[in-house]
Formats: sequence, C-alpha cells, structure tokens
Amino acid sequence: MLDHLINVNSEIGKLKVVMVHRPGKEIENFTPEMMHRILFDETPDLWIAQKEHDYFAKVLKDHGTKVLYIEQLAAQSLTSPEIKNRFLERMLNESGYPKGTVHDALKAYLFPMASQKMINTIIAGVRKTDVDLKPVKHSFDDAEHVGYPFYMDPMPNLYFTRDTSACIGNGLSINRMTFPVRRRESLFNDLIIKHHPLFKSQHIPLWRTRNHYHTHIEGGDEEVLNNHVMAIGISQRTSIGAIKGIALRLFKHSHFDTILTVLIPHNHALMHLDTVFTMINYDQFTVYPGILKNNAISTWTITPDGKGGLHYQYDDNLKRALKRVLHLDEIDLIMTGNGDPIVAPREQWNDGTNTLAIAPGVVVTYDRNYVSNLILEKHGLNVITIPSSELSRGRGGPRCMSCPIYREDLKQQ
Ligand SMILES: NC(=[NH2+])NCCC[C@H](N)C(=O)O
Repeated sequence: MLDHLINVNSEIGKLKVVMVHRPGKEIENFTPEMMHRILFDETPDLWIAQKEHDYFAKVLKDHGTKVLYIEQLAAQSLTSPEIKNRFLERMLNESGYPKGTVHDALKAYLFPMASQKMINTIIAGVRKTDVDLKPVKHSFDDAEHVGYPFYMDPMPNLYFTRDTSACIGNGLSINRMTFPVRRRESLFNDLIIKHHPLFKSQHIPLWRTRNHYHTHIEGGDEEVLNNHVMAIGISQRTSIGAIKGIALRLFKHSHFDTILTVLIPHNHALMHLDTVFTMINYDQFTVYPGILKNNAISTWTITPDGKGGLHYQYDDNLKRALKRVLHLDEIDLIMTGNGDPIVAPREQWNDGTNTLAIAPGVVVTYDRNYVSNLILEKHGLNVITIPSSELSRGRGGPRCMSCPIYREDLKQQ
C-alpha cells in the first residue's frame, strides 16, 4: 500500500496507479438529436469500444500500472445505507429532482439495487419506461419534457476520467464541469475521495472543489509539468476565475509556485489544452500547429506576488515561455501530423495530440493517427498504439481516458 495514494508531480513519471472507466450502456443510450448537447459527434459501437478500452487497460497493466475503475470505486464507497442514501439524494437533486413524485419513484427504483448495479444504472441513464410512475396527463410541470425519454440522462463522457478530477502533487482538483451533461460526473469523485477505504483516511488536500457556480475548470486543461510548475489551458472548458482560484490555493498550500496559462481557441475540437499540447518527455511536447498563428500564442505565467496575490508575465512565444518556466536550454515541440495542413487538423480531431505518457519518452497514442505516431518515433519516442475507431468518436484520446493517481517522482526535476 502506498503511504500516500495521490502523487502526481509530472506528466511523464512512471505511471503506477490510474483511474479509468470502461464504457458501458451509456454510450449507446442516446439519439443522434441528443449528440450536440451531450458533447458527442457520433454514436459509438459499444461492443467494439469496450474491446478497445480493454486493450488500453491491458497495455497499462502490462507496463506495471494498477488500473482502477471509477464505477467500481464508487460502488465500493457506498459503505453504509446512510452514505448510499446521501449520495443518491445528491445525484437525484443534481438530476433535477430534489423532491416530489418523480424523486420518490426514482428513489424507490434505485435505492434497493445492489451498490454496483445502482452506480451502473445511474451512469447508463434512467428512462421513463424504467420507472413505475404513470405520468400525469397534460401535467403543466412536465410540459417541457413531454416525449423526452429520460428521467436521468446517460453519462457517455464518463470514460474521459481525466476531466472531472485532476491529481496535482498530493492533492486533488474536483472539478465543476462546464456543460450540464458532465456536471454530475464529479459526484463520483467526491464520493470516492470522502468514503472509499483507499482514500478517506488520507486527508487529501483539495485544491478545488466542485462547489463553484460561476467558474469552471476541467482536467483536460490541468497539466502537471513538474513538481512546482503547472500548465493550465484558458479554454472553452476552463475560466480565468477558476485558474485564479486554484493558483491562490496551490501557491498557499502546496509546493507549486508557477502556473503557465495558455490561451487556446474556444471550440469543441480544441476543447482542452491536452487536445493541442501534451508533455511526453523531459524536454519534448506534442503541439497542434493550429494554435500557433505565425508561431505566436498568448501565455501568462502566474506566480505569487509576495503579498498573497498573483503576478502575471505575458509571453507570446510558447517555446520561450516553456524554456523559462522549466529552466530548459532547448525543447522539442513535435507537431501533430508533422505540421501538414491537411493531416494536422484531421489527426488533431481524432486526438493525435492527446498522448498519455506512461514513463519519460514512452507514450500511448491512438493507432489511427499514423502520421503523428511516425513523427513521434522519428523524434525518439517509444510509441505504443491502441485501437481507436470507436473510442475516438467521443472526441477524446488516451490522455482524456486516464486520471493518473500515482506517478513515480522523476530523478531529475
Ligand atoms: N481531456 C480531454 N480532452 N477530454 C475530452 C472530453 C470529450 C467529451 N466528449 C467532452 O466534450 O467533454
């Protein structure tokens, strides 16, 4: 048993413990007209997606990583009827049913289930036809939901475990997600950190909680570059207010003293910093060329101002900013799709930039992005590819599908 289970002081330290989610019924339990709202661009084939995810998990295990499943951790955290009841009430409340007839019917349907079945059912979504409740005809309260098939929406994005929480140092950022469809996911992280036997007695510091209603941050934007420097994307999913909040907390209560913020286009394709920039070795990074207009990009380096506030240093050159904060003489920015004007956007769309380092210079990538993979190999990376035809339809890659909990500290920091 590791003396403290959360330890992430880099993006590249050997990955010892990771949390994932095996895609379930939730990625087939939606219609094409729901896709935009639930942040999907396709309707994946569940059976193949599960085979692909099992392959991903096996690659991690074969390289010495303990793979934990969030759905199992959540069920194992329901260690008493009181904890189960409190969790379900929070889930029903955030699903729109704080009380009333629908609340009562959903409670009667879910609470008697065994813990794992209840967790899996919540993730998969609850249809109106699943529940023993005859809707009141012509009810004004239901007027907006007539014909909508669900009482509780499915959670098809849960297999992107990177986003709802981020392990930083020995603590955790539990995230207020940007879009409603993903907001309930971090209830699982909250449950696990408070009640799972692996975590509850570890007094894990929280750098951010999900209880923020005007700011949002997602783990795809939170990159731990080393044991005192983070990179955080200013993106469609992470707001300035959230960055200021986590910076103040980290600077006051942790060994982190520098946050390199990177302004990226606010859109679905480039939704998180890790869709356009990842660290893969001591001095090597993947970068999507589409974020570098004439090689320029806006960055602000945030550091403590010595009076309890924040100091900002602007730089429009990513390479210069990275060398400065990481104290590196030279760095290797490896372009997605080898910088080709057609291949780069195409492979970025299928997460060719979204690599997962499992050790310095050892990366897991999607096999479909063969140009990006080849250029990584030419730059000396050990590239381990995984099948991805269905997993990629959720618009996330290997880094998105993994929440590192424990990485070995690097010899050289
Ligand atoms: N870290 C990441 N890049 N996560 C990708 C998440 C994809 C998911 N469909 C969403 O839009 O939220």
